[in-house]
Order: sequence, then C-alpha cells, then structure tokens
Amino acid sequence: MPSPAASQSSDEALAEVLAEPVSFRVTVPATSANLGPGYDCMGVALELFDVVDVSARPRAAAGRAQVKVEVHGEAADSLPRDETHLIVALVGRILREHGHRLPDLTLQAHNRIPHSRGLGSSAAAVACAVAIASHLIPGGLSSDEQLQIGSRIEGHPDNYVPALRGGAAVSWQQGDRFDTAPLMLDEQIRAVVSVPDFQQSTAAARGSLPKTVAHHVAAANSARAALLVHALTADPARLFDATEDRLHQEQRRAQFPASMALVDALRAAGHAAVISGAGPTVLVLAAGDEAADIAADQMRRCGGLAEERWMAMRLPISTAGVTVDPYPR
Ligand SMILES: Nc1ncnc2c1ncn2[C@@H]1O[C@H](COP(=O)(O)OP(=O)(O)O)[C@@H](O)[C@H]1O
Ligand SMILES: N[C@@H](CCOP(=O)(O)O)C(=O)O
Repeated sequence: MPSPAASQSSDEALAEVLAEPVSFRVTVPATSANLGPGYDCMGVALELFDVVDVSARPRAAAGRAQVKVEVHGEAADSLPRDETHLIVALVGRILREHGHRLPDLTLQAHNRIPHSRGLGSSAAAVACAVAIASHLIPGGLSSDEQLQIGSRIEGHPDNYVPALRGGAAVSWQQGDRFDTAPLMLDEQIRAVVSVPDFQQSTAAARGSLPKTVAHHVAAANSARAALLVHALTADPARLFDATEDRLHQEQRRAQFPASMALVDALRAAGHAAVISGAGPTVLVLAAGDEAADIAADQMRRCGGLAEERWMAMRLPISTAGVTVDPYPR
C-alpha cells in the first residue's frame, strides 16, 4: 500500500484550489498485475469498479479542511473517515505538491474491489486520487503527469497504469521516470478470477522476495514475458507456456499455499493459471468463452474442496481506466 504522508500542517500559505463548489463521480477498475512472468511490468484492467462520489468546496473556515468520508462495501468497517483515508490523504499530497491546499471535501466511497487480494485496490485508490486532484487543479494534470505521479506513489506501474488508462499494458521505469505501452489484446482473451476469503498484504509479499536471481532464471523469465506479449496480442493458444513465471510465484508460495495449490491444480488441467498481483487471488487467462467457462467451473470444483471460501467469476477486460463524470442527479 502506498504511503500517503498525510499532513495538513502549514498549508495556510498554499492557494485555494476552488472558487466554486464542485461535485463529480469517479469510477475506477480493478486490475490484475504480473500475469505470470510480467512481474512489476504487466497488468490488465477488469470490469469490477470502485465508485467515489466527490463534493469539494472552498474552505469554509481557517485551519484544517473539513473532510467527511462515507464508506460502503469493502472495508466499510475499518477504513478511516477523515483526512487519513488513503484517497483523501493522496489528494492532499498531490494538491500540496502543486501549490494548493486541500479544499473542504466529502467523499462517498462505494468499494467493490476486494482489499489485499491481488486485484489492485490500492492502485485503484491511487488512480482515484490522481483523477480527483486532476479535476480540482485548474487546467488539470497532463496525461504524462498522471502517469508519473501515480506510478511514483504506487512504486510499481504494473497495475496503476491499467487502473489509469484501461486495457492491458506493459510499463517500465527509466531512471526516475515511468513509461508505458498499451497491449492490444487479442479479442479471444478472457479473464477468470477465483478470490479467496483471506488477505495478503502486497508489502508483505514484496518483502518475501529474494534480492537477486540467477542469470539463467532471469533469461528463462525474459523468454516467457516476451512470449506473453505475443500470446496476449496475437496467439492466445500460447497462453499456457507464456504464463510460466520464474520470478515471484514460487518464491511467495509460503505466503499463500492454498492459492499456489489452486494454480498447480489448474495448470495440471491445462489452464493458464497465475497468481493475480501479489495474491492471494488466482487468475486464469483463457482463449474464448468456452475455455473461460471451463476454467471457472474447475475453479469452483477446486474451491469447493478447500477449507477457505473461494469465489470464482469471469470478469470482462475493462477498456476504461479511471473516469470522472458529472455527479448523477
Ligand atoms: N478504496 C480504498 N480506500 C481506502 N483505502 C484503500 C482503498 N483501497 C485500498 N486501500 C488500502 O490499501 C490496502 C490494500 O493494499 P494492498 O495490500 O496493496 O492490496 P491490493 O492488492 O488490494 O492493492 C487496504 O488495506 C487499504 O488500507
Ligand atoms: N507486481 C506487484 C503487483 C501487486 O499487485 P496487487 O494487486 O497485489 O497490489 C507484486 O507482485 O508485488
């Protein structure tokens, strides 16, 4: 999870960002990162959306901004309702970096993306914050600024970029800048996920990876990642070979043995199964509807045998990334 570094101290000197109240709705998709060998660089947006209704007003009083957050759905019981809420804190940080202070803000968050399951909830929150800040700042943030700011906050661009722009992408870091190229998915590509009832923090999963890998391991992973681009864009029949990872899944097995057991069972049956993001959700990339339905059935059968509860579902690829629309009346 990104560190929001929330602070409203000494923001009296900063400019008011709004002259008039504004209301708008932000919609942001879930994402699945890595896709097997594309560790920290590949991801795809999925049609499972968080929706945040935003009402922002010039500050009514001196001192701190008045912030009110309502949370519905995922983590409604545990997320903060004040300026420490991740989205609010990130909006404040981005505005401050652009010379503005946080306005009075009311957020109504309708959370549908499950947290700490490898479906990019934190990347979605970052994309949401970037979209809100861009909507508030006069003239907005350029597309490149949005890419740089959110990738820097999230620390790895693989799921932030599809949350921002939709579809699938390969993204990378060059010095302190991020760049990305869209992957034009073959029309047969389908995504099926099985989401368990237990969580895995991305930070903890990242902490469990070794600092170095052997040269032959890196070479083998490069071949599969390159093949994955080919399979996703031109030749879905290659998805099984293309989704073999050497960099992170086996290394994290101890963190989510049940997920790895499901990946093993699905792969033994010929499905292109991988850990979604840093887990514990399992993703199958399938070629066509029939293969996707078979994978979903198999996931349900395996899930039914497990101690944990799993929910298998097909999720269409989202061509839309984060969007800002007028607040519906
Ligand atoms: N919509 C949201 N609003 C507020 N905080 C969020 C939101 N989404 C994610 N988070 C924060 O991010 C954490 C999950 O981040 P992370 O461990 O990276 O998992 P994920 O794979 O879901 O991105 C949550 O526990 C919560 O603290
Ligand atoms: N490349 C990252 C992806 C994390 O995705 P998330 O959806 O679990 O936050 C990693 O594998 O650590």
